[in-house]
Amino acid sequence: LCFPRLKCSPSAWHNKYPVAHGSRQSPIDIVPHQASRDPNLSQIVLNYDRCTSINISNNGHSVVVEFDDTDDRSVIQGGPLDNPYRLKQFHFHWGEKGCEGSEHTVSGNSYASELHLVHWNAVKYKTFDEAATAPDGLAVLGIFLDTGDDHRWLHTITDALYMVKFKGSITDFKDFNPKCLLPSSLHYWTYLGSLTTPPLHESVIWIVLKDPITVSEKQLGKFRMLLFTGEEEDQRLRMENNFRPPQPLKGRKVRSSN
Ligand SMILES: NS(=O)(=O)c1ccc(O)c(NC(=O)NCCc2ccccn2)c1
Ligand SMILES: [Zn+2]
Repeated sequence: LCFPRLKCSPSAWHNKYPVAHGSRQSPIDIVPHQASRDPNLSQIVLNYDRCTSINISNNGHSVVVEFDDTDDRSVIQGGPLDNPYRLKQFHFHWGEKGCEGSEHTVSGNSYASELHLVHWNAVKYKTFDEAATAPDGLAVLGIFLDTGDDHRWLHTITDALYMVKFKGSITDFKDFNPKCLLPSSLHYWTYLGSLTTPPLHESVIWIVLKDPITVSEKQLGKFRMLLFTGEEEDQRLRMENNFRPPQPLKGRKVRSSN
């Protein structure tokens, strides 16, 4: 069970969130040659130019960069989406060593980390919270992180991490455009899924890019310096392995852009 002292592991989430055993849970293992190439799937279009990042914070589960989502300046559209979805935040999942850390896997293989850009359907719903409980409410763009050379723009994020070491810490983070975190190709897989953390709502249209971006072990190591615990707690728990393992596909189809 989940006691405040102990971290509640993914395998215990079903006690409080029975949807954990639902029919469209995320993440999943993506098997490329079992994905169906859908010619009707257009390319995805990201309009992040007039991006408005606000702050960066440690919510005790990940590090999150939040955006002003009061208008349609930063949206994702096209692909499987029927209308534009507004960028609200992005965050990361990672492991304790290089060989695991991503949430989605590809033919059983993990990446070192996974970036999630979270968008909501502001055409059909009035607030993020309302959208977060609707079957077509959210669109999350997943980007794999591989280890290798330094990522030339990630340092703007890793340089700020010392400011949000403790759970509950937050600091200004203006004028960051996540476009600099995209890989060269926007080819993707897409399927219907859920939030990968409690409350695990089955409200996400997942768009997972096929190509990873490359970051260095040194840059990734800075994420592992973050803490799950607050400044006032005596126990210091390093923030790592904040990823949920793949969940049953339960008959779902994964589609592939060309
Ligand atoms: N990981 S994900 O599916 O992209 C995603 C996107 C938007 C979200 O609000 C969430 N979940 C979320 O914010 N949950 C509340 C905070 C929390 C509670 C427990 C574990 C991790 N995070 C997950
Ligand atoms: Zn996530």
